[in-house]
Amino acid sequence: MKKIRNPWKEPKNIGEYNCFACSPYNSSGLQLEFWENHDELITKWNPERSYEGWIGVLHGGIQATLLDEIGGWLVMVKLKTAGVTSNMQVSYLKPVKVSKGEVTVKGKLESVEGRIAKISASLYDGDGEECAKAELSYFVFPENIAKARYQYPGIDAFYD
Ligand SMILES: CCCCCCCCCCCC(=O)SCCNC(=O)CCNC(=O)[C@H](O)C(C)(C)COP(=O)(O)OP(=O)(O)OC[C@H]1O[C@@H](n2cnc3c(N)ncnc32)[C@H](O)[C@@H]1OP(=O)(O)O
Repeated sequence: MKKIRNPWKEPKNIGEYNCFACSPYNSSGLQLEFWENHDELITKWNPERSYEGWIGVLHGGIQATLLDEIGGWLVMVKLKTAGVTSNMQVSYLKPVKVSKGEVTVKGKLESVEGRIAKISASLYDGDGEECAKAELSYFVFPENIAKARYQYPGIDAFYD
């Protein structure tokens, strides 16, 4: 697995880069990191009890955030531009027990039709059981728009 570099993780961005899911500077956020394994993008995250909905169960909104974010980074790394989520459908298959520890989320590009990228993503609990899955549509911007409006730094910035 290859680690993906976070191009916005620079001291000058403290206080500016606040993505709830991926900014290392957002103390209220998930502070996700990403890895690439062939055609998949992967993140791992250790839930704490403060992210519960029902007692002992990871809140579904947090699960959706994890599934959405893998899509955002997949667009940036695999399609080499930026996009925004235009649609997502989440299937919650089994409760994610916080006590089982680190969850793993994997995303994969399924197709690109015009400006819409279709992405599938799955969330696995600490035992490796698939507990949620999502079908995501991302509206993908041309690279020049991504750079001008979304601070997309170009693909080289994601690799050491
Ligand atoms: C920094 C840390 C990061 C850290 C990394 C962060 C990863 C983030 C992952 C999180 C993912 C999210 O939560 S994303 C947030 C949730 N999703 C959203 O907010 C999306 C909200 N929905 C929308 O904005 C809209 O519905 C869209 C864009 C999806 C579709 O709108 P639409 O009406 O069908 O599309 P349309 O107007 O044709 O195009 C939209 C805009 O793109 C432009 N556009 C389209 N094609 C082109 C083109 N070829 N060349 C130039 N421009 C174009 C249009 O001019 C327009 O600009 P203009 O007229 O607008 O100027």
